[in-house]
Amino acid sequence: MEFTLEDISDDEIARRRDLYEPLTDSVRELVDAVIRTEVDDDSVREAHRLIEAAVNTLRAKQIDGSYGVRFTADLQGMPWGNAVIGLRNAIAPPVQTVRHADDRVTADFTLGAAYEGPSDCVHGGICAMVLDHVLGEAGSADDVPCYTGTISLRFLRPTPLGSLHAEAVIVERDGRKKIVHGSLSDEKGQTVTAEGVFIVPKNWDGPMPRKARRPGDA
Ligand SMILES: CC(C)(COP(=O)(O)OP(=O)(O)OC[C@H]1O[C@@H](n2cnc3c(N)ncnc32)[C@H](O)[C@@H]1OP(=O)(O)O)[C@@H](O)C(=O)NCCC(=O)NCCSC(=O)Cc1ccccc1
Repeated sequence: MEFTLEDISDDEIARRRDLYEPLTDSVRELVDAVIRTEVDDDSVREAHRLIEAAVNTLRAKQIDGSYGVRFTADLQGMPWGNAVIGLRNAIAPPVQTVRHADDRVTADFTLGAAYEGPSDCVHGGICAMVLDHVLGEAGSADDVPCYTGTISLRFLRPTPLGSLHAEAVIVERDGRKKIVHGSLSDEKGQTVTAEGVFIVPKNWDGPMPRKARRPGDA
């Protein structure tokens, strides 16, 4: 499990969060707008020109490869490129997980037009992606990291686009294996249930990064 040390202060994390979070939110808006726009052809071409200019501005200086899983010297994690929770990843819905005192992990989030599979419903692969992440965080809630080994999903009924809730908890431990159960729900109840086998890396022998604090966090 690879982590990258980036030794920066809480103030610098907050500065970067304030800079990048609104940018990423605007790109999410852009993705939604591209799907749903009905403006005339010239307006589409003008928007395309502006977007290409923005891409060129950002590409003037960039890292090689992906963002990586970065953490500070006091083990605050900054997985900002992550596909599900990444603060700098517009593909991420984003899902913000909450870890409870009983080690249950929950998340309330919204999936819009960009996540559609069947008409007005969430793509099954997106349900799987979100559940894999929420189960993975629940599997790691005992501060011992783990990878997904196997995850099984039961799609009970279509998941409508809109406000959703996910939750998961470890139900059993067996050596390096943790069995984690979870579900995805809309306002009427569960739409997908999940069961996963999460495996602690065999070479793991120390602490793992935790989430970077947000203003207002306890
Ligand atoms: C590490 C491991 C999963 C297992 O390798 P090793 O350590 O060499 O395993 P070893 O052979 O030593 O067996 C030990 C025990 O485990 C059992 N067992 C083994 N395999 C499986 C299995 N597949 N499924 C079920 N069980 C399996 C095996 O029978 C044995 O049991 P036993 O003791 O006899 O009763 C490796 O295959 C791998 O890296 N896979 C890719 C993982 C990956 O990329 N995942 C996606 C990224 S993570 C993510 O996205 C989610 C996330 C989000 C947030 C936070 C956290 C997570």
